[in-house]
Amino acid sequence: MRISVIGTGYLGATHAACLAEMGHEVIGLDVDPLKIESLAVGELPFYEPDLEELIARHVASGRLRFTTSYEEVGPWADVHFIAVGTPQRGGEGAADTSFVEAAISSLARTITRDALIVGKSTVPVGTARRLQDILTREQDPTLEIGLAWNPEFLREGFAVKDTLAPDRIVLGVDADHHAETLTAVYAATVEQDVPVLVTDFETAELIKQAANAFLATKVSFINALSELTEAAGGDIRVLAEGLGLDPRIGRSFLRAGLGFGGGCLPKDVRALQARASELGQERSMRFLSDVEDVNLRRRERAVFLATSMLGELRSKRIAALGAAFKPNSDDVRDSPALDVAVRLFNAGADVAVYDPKANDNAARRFPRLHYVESLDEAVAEADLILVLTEWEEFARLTPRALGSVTTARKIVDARNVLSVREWIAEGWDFAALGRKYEPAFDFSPIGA
Ligand SMILES: NC(=O)C1=CN([C@@H]2O[C@H](COP(=O)(O)OP(=O)(O)OC[C@H]3O[C@@H](n4cnc5c(N)ncnc54)[C@H](O)[C@@H]3O)[C@@H](O)[C@H]2O)C=CC1
Ligand SMILES: O=C(O)[C@H]1O[C@H](OP(=O)(O)OP(=O)(O)OC[C@H]2O[C@@H](n3ccc(=O)[nH]c3=O)[C@H](O)[C@@H]2O)[C@H](O)[C@@H](O)[C@@H]1O
Repeated sequence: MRISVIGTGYLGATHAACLAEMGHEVIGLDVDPLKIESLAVGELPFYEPDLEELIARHVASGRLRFTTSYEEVGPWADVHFIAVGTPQRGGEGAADTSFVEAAISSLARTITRDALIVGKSTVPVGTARRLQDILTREQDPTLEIGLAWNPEFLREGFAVKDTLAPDRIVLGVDADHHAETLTAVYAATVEQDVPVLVTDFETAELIKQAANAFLATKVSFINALSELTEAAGGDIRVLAEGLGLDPRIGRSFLRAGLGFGGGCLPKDVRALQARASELGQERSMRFLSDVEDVNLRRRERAVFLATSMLGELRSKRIAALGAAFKPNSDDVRDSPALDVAVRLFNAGADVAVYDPKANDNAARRFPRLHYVESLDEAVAEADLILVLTEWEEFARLTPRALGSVTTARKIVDARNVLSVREWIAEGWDFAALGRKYEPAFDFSPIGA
């Protein structure tokens, strides 16, 4: 099939490359000419494991192309996927769907043959039906242009794997033949016995936002318990294991630490609350505001521990290990790690940030922090080390190895990847989120 993918960011670039891998002819379209320029020569403008190779391979084979021209894809494709952004609208929690609306209008203007438009972006419930009205108003009335909603559940860091072997495929449709077209698009995956759920627009839209809200709730649940283990003693990691071994609860998404961030969970949790209010159901999603509060308190706790350990932040050097919102990604959107680094900087500390992949993105967002090219450089002059993103490189740190490159003997493990016992045995002042802090030295806590 001939397929266009509108929007070639984290989601769209992955989707376009994976559709080519599934055997389709694909054109990726974006309004950002720089992004298209680099994708067109097989280069990925961001970091995602395995994706650059896949794009380069299919660009070379001619099965995958990139353009900025709707006039090129409108008359060409049988199916058009929409993967543009739906960020938070200003200071409100609601989602900004204007990019999706613009994409629909551009397609309506340029499609010259019967086709199916498929939304993949995450949108508030009710959006697809509204877009259908726009489409009907703006398209050539002699054509049959259908709309379907097919939300995406991939995780950054595993985007290619998740797209080629998803847990499930959700198809929100208003006509059976649109589900059949999409089943044909995904034939290569469907053959692997992936469950396919065919439903209406509203259910499809809600499944996506509910999934992200549930995942965020799971993270905040374990992080709320962290506050108890910090006060009473106990090890949050073992507690999570004890909970997760119950198959009704499950072990995944119970890693306590600095909380959730990224381009999706935080904005989707807010957008779901905003949409519930618009529907007159504000109370139904009210608990999500506690989920957000717990999440932000983890960052405050990390700053509190750093302050407690150093006594005074001014003129102290802090090594911030990690800037990405999670490992194996260069994404710093709503990153808890970067937020903690900025808070410490604003409180007067000299912060040296090192992230294996996200330094450039972080520097574009917060140019005033000091970015360094290696772990050794970050820790060399440090008074305190903070593990803020659980990259493998940081999870493998040992007090002996680190002790040979720094004189610092204070460390905060904000992601619960290091062994307390090992560090304390080597004489380090060690604190972790979710475990009671027993200071090695006298200190006067500052703040809450
Ligand atoms: N990043 C992820 O892992 C996932 C994202 N999603 C959802 O997918 C959507 C996109 O997210 P990301 O890829 O992360 O965003 P992104 O910001 O990386 O990419 C969005 C792209 O859309 C382009 N764009 C904006 N308006 C356009 C238009 N009118 N025509 C063509 N291109 C246009 C932008 O230039 C940008 O390159 C969001 O709704 C997000 O919630 C869903 C699942 C996973
Ligand atoms: O809608 C989206 O964009 C995507 O959002 C998340 O994927 P992603 O944001 O890539 O990353 P996750 O692995 O879900 O992690 C989200 C955040 O939660 C944090 N987290 C995750 C798991 C955990 O146990 N503890 C924890 O703090 C991570 O550090 C990260 O900051 C969902 O997992 C995807 O299914 C969804 O498609």
